[in-house]
Amino acid sequence: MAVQDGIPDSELILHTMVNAFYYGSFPALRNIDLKVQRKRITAFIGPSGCGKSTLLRCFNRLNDFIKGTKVEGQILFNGKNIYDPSLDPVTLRRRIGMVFQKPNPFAKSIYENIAFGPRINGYKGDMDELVERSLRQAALWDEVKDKLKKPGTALSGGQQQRLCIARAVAVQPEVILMDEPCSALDPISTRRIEDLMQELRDLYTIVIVTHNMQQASRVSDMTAFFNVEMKEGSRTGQLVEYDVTAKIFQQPAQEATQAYVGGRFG
Ligand SMILES: Nc1ncnc2c1ncn2[C@@H]1O[C@H](COP(=O)(O)OP(=O)(O)OP(=O)(O)O)[C@@H](O)[C@H]1O
Repeated sequence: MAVQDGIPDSELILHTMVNAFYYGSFPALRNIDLKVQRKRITAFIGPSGCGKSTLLRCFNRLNDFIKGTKVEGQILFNGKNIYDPSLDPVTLRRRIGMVFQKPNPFAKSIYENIAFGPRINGYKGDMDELVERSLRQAALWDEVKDKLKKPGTALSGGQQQRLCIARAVAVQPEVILMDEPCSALDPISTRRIEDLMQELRDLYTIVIVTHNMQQASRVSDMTAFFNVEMKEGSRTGQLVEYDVTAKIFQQPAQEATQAYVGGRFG
C-alpha cells in the first residue's frame, strides 16, 4: 500500500489529482496524484524544471495570473475542488497563504505589513494584539517590538522573511506554501526559519519547495520527489515517489530517488 492510501480523510487537507498542467501547449506536469496531510510539513524536492513551484502555485491558483495556463484535473481542498468556477480565488488565497523565495515586504511599516491583510479582510478584533501575536508566531516580536513604525524593508533579509511569514499567518490561513523560502538567506537566518517552521507545524499545514536536501530532511514529515521525463517531445514533470521523509532519504523505493538524494544528479 502506498503511504498516501493510508491517510484518513480527516487528516487530508489537499488532494491533488492533476492529469496535466499546461503553460500554453507545454505540459509542465502530468499525472500528479498527491495527498497533503493536515498540520504536517510536506517538502517538494527534485531537479530544476520538474514543476515543483508550478504545483505549489496550483494550490492557491497563483498560476491563474499567468496567461495561457491550464489545469486538467482537480485539486481538492478540504474536499472541495479549488478549480470549481464557483470558488473565489481571493478567499482561497486567504486560506492558503504563500511565502516566496525573495522576502517581499510591502513598502509600509512593520506594523502595516501585518495589519494590511486582516484589515482588507474586514478584521474587527484588536489589531495591536493580532500584530503582536503574528510577529510572535514568526519569532520576530522581540527584535521589532520597539520599531513597529519603521519600514519593513529596513530589516535584514532573514528578518524580512520572518515578517513575510508573520504577514502570512496574520490572516489565519490553514496552509502556508513556501517556495524556497531560505534560498536568499545566510545559514543562520536559514536555521531560524527552519526552527520557526517546526514551531508553526502544530498550527498550520506547510508545503515547502526546496533545493536543499538537508533542509528537506531536517524540517519535513513527508517528502515528494519529482523528476522530469521526456514525454511526447516535452520535458514534463512527474511525481516519482512520495513517502515519509526518513524513508525517502534512507530507503527510497525508486532508483531515481536514490540517485537524486544521493547527489548523483540534480
Ligand atoms: N511562467 C512560465 N511560463 C512558461 N513556462 C514556465 C513558466 N514557469 C515555469 N515554466 C516551465 O515549467 C517547467 C516547470 O517549472 P517550475 O519552475 O515549476 O520547476 P521547478 O521544479 O520549481 O524548478 P526550479 O527548481 O528550477 O525552480 C519548466 O520547464 C519551466 O521552464
